[in-house]
Amino acid sequence: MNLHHGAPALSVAGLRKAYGGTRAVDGIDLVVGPGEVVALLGPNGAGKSTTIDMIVGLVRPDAGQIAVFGASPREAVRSGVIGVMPQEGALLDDVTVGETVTLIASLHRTPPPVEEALRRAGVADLADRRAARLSGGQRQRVRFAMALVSGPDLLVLDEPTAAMDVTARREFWRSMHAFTGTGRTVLFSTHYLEEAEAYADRVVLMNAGRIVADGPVPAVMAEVSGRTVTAVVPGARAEDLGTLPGVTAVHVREGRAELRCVDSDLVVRELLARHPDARDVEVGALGLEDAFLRLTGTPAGAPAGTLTGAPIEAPAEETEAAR
Ligand SMILES: Nc1ncnc2c1ncn2[C@@H]1O[C@H](COP(=O)(O)OP(=O)(O)OP(=O)(O)O)[C@@H](O)[C@H]1O
Repeated sequence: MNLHHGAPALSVAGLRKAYGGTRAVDGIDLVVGPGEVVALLGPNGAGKSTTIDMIVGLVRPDAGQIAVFGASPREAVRSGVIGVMPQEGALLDDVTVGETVTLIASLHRTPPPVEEALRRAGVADLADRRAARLSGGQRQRVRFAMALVSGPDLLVLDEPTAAMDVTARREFWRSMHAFTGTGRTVLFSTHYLEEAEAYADRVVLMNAGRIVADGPVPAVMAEVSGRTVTAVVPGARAEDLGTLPGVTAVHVREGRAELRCVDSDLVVRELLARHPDARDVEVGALGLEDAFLRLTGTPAGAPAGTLTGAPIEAPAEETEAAR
């Protein structure tokens, strides 16, 4: 296949797929440039797998276009330009790792040496081992070798580290890092925010079939996670604190005010300027998990509400500043 030089590694426009009344993917636009490492995040049922299955040609979209280096998904898979990690069932118990990867390599016209794929996936020393004797993490890395053996320019991985323990996950990402270091493009889905933060250049966050955030990891994380400034502010009302510049929400718990914001330095300066008797000021980061749940709208504790104007000394209660 002739790659369309200058074409994006992946271009998706107006992509939709419904199952009965469920809009699994509800109008997605996404362009991934060559060399980008993109994490697809989202809660269960967000539409990540359906999106990936359409990109790799396993599921037919109801509407929309997909191009992989300018070609259709099927062409791209057939020619080996796109590398896909097969499902768990792809490993046969009695077949060795080396034989499995060699078999996949034989499907491609000009595959790179099998040994190279085994080495890149970190399973070269397991080449003679039968699949039945592999650990969960090793099995996953063999499947990674199967995705690598065509020498793909775009790797698409649906939850590659699901069911791996921490050590296996670290080893997997070490192998992946070596691959992305060669300038290849990767799109992977994950439930682990930490993986997205550590290994992706860019995060695409999906919810209910749509993209709700898309950008470089630090930008999305800053927007999503934000910071909190907590303090005891005698006499102040939540609605007063909600007017401090950059404060997006005010919670009052046990006499302490918790102010959500992006720029905590600014908020601390303004808080002390307006309320010189504020004390026990603490700055912290929102947990990534908490932030993720907030952005996707999945229940994460405090419901969005309105200001009650309760004084700080009032009994513990939560309020949310109007945005
Ligand atoms: N083959 C199918 N038949 C019917 N409904 C489906 C099918 N595949 C997916 N769905 C539904 O489409 C929605 C999106 O599912 P999808 O698997 O794409 O989400 P996901 O983000 O990958 O979730 P998870 O993180 O749990 O894997 C869900 O409501 C799911 O139940």
